[in-house]
Amino acid sequence: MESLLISRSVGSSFAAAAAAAAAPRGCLPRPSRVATLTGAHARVRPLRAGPKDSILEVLAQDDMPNAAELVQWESGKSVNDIAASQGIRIRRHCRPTASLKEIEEELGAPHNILEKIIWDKEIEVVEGLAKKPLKEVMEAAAKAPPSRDFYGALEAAYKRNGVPALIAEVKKASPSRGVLRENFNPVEIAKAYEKNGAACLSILTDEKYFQGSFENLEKVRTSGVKCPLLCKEFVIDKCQIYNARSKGADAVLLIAAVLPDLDIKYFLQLCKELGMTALIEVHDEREMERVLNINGVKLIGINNRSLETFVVDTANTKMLLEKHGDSIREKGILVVGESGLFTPDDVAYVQNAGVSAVLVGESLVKQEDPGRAIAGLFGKELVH
Ligand SMILES: O=P(O)(O)OC[C@@H](O)[C@@H](O)c1c[nH]c2ccccc12
Repeated sequence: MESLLISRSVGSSFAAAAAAAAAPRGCLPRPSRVATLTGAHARVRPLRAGPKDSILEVLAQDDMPNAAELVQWESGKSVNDIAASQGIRIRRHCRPTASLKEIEEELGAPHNILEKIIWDKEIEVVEGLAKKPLKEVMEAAAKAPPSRDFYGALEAAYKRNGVPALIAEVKKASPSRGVLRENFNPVEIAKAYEKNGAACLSILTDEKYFQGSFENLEKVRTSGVKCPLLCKEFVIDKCQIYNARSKGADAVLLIAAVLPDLDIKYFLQLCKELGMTALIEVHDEREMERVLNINGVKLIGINNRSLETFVVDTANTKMLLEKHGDSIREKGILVVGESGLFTPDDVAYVQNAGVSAVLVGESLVKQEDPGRAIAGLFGKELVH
């Protein structure tokens, strides 16, 4: 088993899925086991799936992955082959200790900004684990105060206000728009959002591209703000979810353009164990179809912005909901309209398309008073 786990790639959580499945149901992966995995991740450069030994046995104890997926993972295909077969265009380099030059010699330059972000994230995750081993991160997560109900807060706010519940984003900068706010005080902004009726807050934690931080997340959580918090991160590894929980996050973002189905399933399971909500982000039809085929999904975000090209088009939400609205309603999934919302008309447009919540950053954070900007965005005051 150990050798199989060692052969798994950095960034994929599959090895951890095996560890989770090996643990009794309803438990977290055993820390000792996961710590071993982490060590293995840091040392080995694995590109291929492992031998066909006990993995089927181990995963058979859990009902997460389906048989077809297991066969795929057992086939010896690379992580990138598996991802590509699901329509995922973002590749992993799986070489967290290699230089960018070496990586580019093998894979060429990143195809787009999202791929670049993920390549950096692979390195960042492993460097982070070298500083703070997973066992410690898990222990910190276990000690965090209980999580708040992110999903429930959205549902209640939608019912109360009759307009989509607001997830207001604490966002200093982005690769597409540059610095949005020079004098950036995350706690002040968070408090202003809460005071003006935001149901939940989203805190960017990526440092390199969004000038966010886990410190910001922690600061907001300990500032007295009561809204549930989304950790807005490029999650590729379980340790980021534990870390988010340890800093007080109540929800995490999972990006379907980046994560193969099995990772989404495993991370969803982990969120459940930690009492967190997973917001699963899709941008196109293929991603929506994949996500709708995953059991246990409660919250889907439709990003109007392509993270590959930066093109923003709110008609994307409408198009995807026209095609998939029936099955979304049948499954009782709540949909969040994300990005590029500036006016009451924009909000009404995505509401008519079928969203019950919106995720808004730029149009609020750019204004002098981000709290008061909320009434401007909705055309009315929101109440708590
Ligand atoms: O600032 P905007 O256009 O209102 O967008 C907010 C939010 O949707 C955006 O920040 C976002 C959506 N999905 C993401 C994934 C990663 C980073 C950022 C995002």
